[in-house]
Amino acid sequence: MTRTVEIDGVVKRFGKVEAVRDVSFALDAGETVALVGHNGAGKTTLMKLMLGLIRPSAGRIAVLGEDPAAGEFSARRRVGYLPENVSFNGALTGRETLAFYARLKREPQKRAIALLERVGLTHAADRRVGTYSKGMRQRLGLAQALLGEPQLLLLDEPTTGLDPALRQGFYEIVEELRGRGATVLLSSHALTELEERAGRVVIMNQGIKVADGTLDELRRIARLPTRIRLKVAEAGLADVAGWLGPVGGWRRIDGHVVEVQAAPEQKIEVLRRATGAGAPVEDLDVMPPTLDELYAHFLLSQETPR
Ligand SMILES: Nc1ncnc2c1ncn2[C@@H]1O[C@H](COP(=O)(O)OP(=O)(O)OP(=O)(O)O)[C@@H](O)[C@H]1O
Repeated sequence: MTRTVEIDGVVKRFGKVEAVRDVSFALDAGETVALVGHNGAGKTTLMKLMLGLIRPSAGRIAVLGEDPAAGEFSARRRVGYLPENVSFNGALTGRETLAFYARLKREPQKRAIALLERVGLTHAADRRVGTYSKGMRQRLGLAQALLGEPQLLLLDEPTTGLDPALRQGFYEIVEELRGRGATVLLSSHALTELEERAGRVVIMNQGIKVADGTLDELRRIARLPTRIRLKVAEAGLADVAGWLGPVGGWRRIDGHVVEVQAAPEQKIEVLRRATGAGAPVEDLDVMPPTLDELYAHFLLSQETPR
């Protein structure tokens, strides 16, 4: 596995504000990692540190083997960045804007035009960016970040302002890049949409890294219950406790549906009982803890007195 980013004991202070507090993690090639946290958690600060736009107050950062804050950060050309609030010169056309960024990255103009097509902006290439909708500006921002076949893509809340179809298209582009070995770090508040897209999640709170792992790993650590919804036949409704047995909490959620909160060690037993011969269950749904629930859990557990 090739290390793309190494963050080791990094602290970043802005005056009295400690935006990042002793954070360590590494990112590997071919990983899509979601960086999540409330407003002010330190996500943008971490990205700016990786870009070398600001220097850490303490600790060490290496991006593609180099110190991003060093004078000659040559790996910078292999890093793509989509800032949270993309702003372009409204007087330039989409084509001119991308041509400008292509020159900065010493990329051929041809490639810039191909990227406009990739993000679905060919039809608006010769319109002034000032006339673009928010979603179009966001797509232009993504095209700019994709210039130069980046090995590391830092995307700060990239899908804000995109409609569902554009979001889908956006994640397809990200997946394609990841498939070619790029590392993609994306910060977002849209946890539900990240659930299926990010292989790994880093949760930040007030500058501290509170959790880091795949969804499965976070579920194992958090030990939150799985919700199992059973559609119960009429005959089974009178005595749910009788056939379900001692499996923790359950409740009727509407006429025929019973929801069981199964602790990890009870999950299989609940499913056995629900599907065993004679069980009055007509259908079932298993709902593991969502990223939203895990996020709330880790924030809460960090906020308990230390
Ligand atoms: N240049 C700066 N000067 C002073 N304080 C700053 C500066 N940049 C960030 N901060 C502070 O550092 C903390 C972390 O900010 P950061 O922008 O990294 O959060 P974030 O997780 O990206 O938040 P959001 O989800 O709102 O974008 C905040 O308290 C913020 O006010």
